[in-house]
Amino acid sequence: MLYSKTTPEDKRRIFRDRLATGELLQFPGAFNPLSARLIEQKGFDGVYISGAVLSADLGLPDIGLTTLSEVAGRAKQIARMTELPALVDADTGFGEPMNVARTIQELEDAGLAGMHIEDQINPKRCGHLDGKQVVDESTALKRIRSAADARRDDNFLIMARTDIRAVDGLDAAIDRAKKLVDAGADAIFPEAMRDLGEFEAVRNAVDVPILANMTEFGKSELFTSSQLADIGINIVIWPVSLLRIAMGAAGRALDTLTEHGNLTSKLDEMQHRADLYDLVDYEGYNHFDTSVFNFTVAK
Ligand SMILES: C[C@](O)(C(=O)O)[C@H](CC(=O)O)C(=O)O
Ligand SMILES: [Mg+2]
Repeated sequence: MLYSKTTPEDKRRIFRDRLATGELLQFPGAFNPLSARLIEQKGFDGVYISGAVLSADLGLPDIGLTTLSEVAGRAKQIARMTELPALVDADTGFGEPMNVARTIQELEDAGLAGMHIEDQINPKRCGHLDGKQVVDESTALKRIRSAADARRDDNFLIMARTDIRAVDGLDAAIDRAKKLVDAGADAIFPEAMRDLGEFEAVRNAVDVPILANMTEFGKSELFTSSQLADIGINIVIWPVSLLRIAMGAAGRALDTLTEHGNLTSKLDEMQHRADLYDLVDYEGYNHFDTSVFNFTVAK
């Protein structure tokens, strides 16, 4: 009912404990608060909150136009809908290292279990596009040091994402990953790895959890969870997939509506009213007032 019963502190502790097992944790991207609950209901380990989705949702390209307040606000709405830990994309940290410090505290206050900050310049772009540029080493490390210094809960996960692979190659990515860990990163997100061997090389170079980004239509092949688990990856995200699927289905439904004048042929593809009510725990609200849920919904 209402929101999550697990406190942010507990979510972070549980997330850390699960990461310590070394198993692969699966974090699909929630495109809104309701979908976070669906991810939980389907038995996943956590919820990813994507910057690409957040900006697309506002009708903006993913080039660093969203503000800290927008991201923290939406991430809070999503994180509080689930008992699962939520990991948010903090882009380049929303400014200078001092701003990064504030970003961390805002995201802690918003109930997130962790976040990642990348080493791209601003304006940034999707990590799977050509023409990226990264900041110099000193700036990249300062972002992470500020993040680690600013947190008040040691279990809040500071993940460093490096986009340098596409600019300077795999060796540079490994070198930067090691330095980011020395600067205080609890986990590494090596962006736009070409193949499993590259993920494995980063995995073997550092002693912290590694995230693999299985975004579609990008530079990485779409490996299965078991392939990623086999090489010791600890978190896998499908950041934009549910939004792509929902928008694809919505587009096709609008075509059907234009063609047939109704959506009867689409009923099987829709989330049923009963399943929606189940997901929002409509019946549970009888706890406050027994007349809230005193009807039945035909299945
Ligand atoms: C992971 C990512 O940062 C995101 O915002 O979800 C994006 C995903 C995408 O654009 O496909 C990324 O830069 O990889
Ligand atoms: Mg992003």
